Amino acid sequence: MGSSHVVAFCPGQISGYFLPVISENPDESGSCGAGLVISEGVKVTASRNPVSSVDVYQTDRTGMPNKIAESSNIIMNLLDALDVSASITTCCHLPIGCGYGMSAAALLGATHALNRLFQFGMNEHECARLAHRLEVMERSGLGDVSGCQGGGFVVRVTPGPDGEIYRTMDTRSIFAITISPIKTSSVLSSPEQIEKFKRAYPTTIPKTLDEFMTVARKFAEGTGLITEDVRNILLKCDAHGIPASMTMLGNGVFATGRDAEKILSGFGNVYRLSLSPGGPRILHGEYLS
Ligand SMILES: Nc1ncnc2c1ncn2[C@@H]1O[C@H](COP(=O)(O)OP(=O)(O)OP(=O)(O)O)[C@@H](O)[C@H]1O
Ligand SMILES: CC(C)(CO)[C@@H](O)C(=O)[O-]
Repeated sequence: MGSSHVVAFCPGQISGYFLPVISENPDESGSCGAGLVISEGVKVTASRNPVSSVDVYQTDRTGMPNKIAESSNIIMNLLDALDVSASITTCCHLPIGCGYGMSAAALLGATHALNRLFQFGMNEHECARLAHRLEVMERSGLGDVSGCQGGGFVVRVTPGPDGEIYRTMDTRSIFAITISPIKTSSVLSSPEQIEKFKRAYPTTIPKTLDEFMTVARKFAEGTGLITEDVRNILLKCDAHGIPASMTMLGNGVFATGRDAEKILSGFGNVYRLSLSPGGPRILHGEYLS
C-alpha cells in the first residue's frame, strides 16, 4: 500500500524569550525558553515524484496563495536525510523570518507528510527529533520544533524535543504585527548578542499567559534588539495597559487583551491569532494499493 499525496499542517510558534544551548551534537542543541504555539502555521503537500522540488506559497489578506520561492534548503535537506524524492509545496499566511517559526512549522509539517507518504512508520517523537536536528544544523531556529510539536503556551525548561516541556491552554486571542524580518542566523552567530540573551534570561518560570507576557517583555528589554518602530508600538500598548512584547526573532510585536487589535492596527496589518490546541496533524492522505 502506498500513498500518492499527503497534506499535513504544523502550527508556528512566537518565541517570547529564549536562551541558545549549543553543543557539537545537534540532538543536544536547541534553546530553553517559552513561546506561544499559534493557530497559524504551514500547510505542506507532499507528492511522490522522481525529481525533488519545493515551492513556497504565502496567502495574501484575501486568502489567495502567491508563490514566493522555488526552493527551500531546509526541506531539501529533509528529503536528503530521508533519502527520498518528492514534490513539496508549503503554504503559510504569516511572513517568513519574522519570529513566527515558519521554518520549523514547514520542516515538521513536511516530516510528517513524508513520513505518511513513504510509510516510514516514525512516531511523533521521531518526526520531531529529525526536524529539530535539521532546524538546528541549519540555524534556521533552535527551539521552534520543540515548541510546535504540541500546542498551547509552552515553556521549554531544557532544550530539544525530548526536553522538559510544559504546556498550558488559554483561549484568549493574541494579536501580532510585523514591521520587518530579522535574520535569525546572523543574530545567533553573534557572541555579544548571546551574552545579552544570557543576562536577560529570566530566573522565574511563568505559569500563566499573563505571567509569560510580563517575563517576555522584561527579556525583550534586556536583549537590546528593540528597534525604534517596535519601541513606538510597545509604548502605545503600555499607555493603554496592553500586555505586549517583541516577537523573537522578528521586528514586530505580539500583544494580548481586549484593545490590543485596535491599538496595533494603528501601525499596520494585524494578525489575529489564538493558541493552537495541538501540534502537527495530517489533513489528507490518499492511499493507493
Ligand atoms: N514556509 C516555509 N516553507 C519552506 N521553507 C521555509 C519556510 N519558512 C522558512 N523556510 C526556510 O527556512 C529558512 C530560514 O527561515 P527563517 O528562520 O528566516 O524563518 P522563520 O522560521 O519564519 O523565522 P523565525 O526563526 O524568525 O521564526 C528560509 O530561508 C527558508 O529557506
Ligand atoms: C531562536 C529563536 C528565537 C528564533 O528562531 C527560536 O528558535 C527559539 O526560541 O529558540
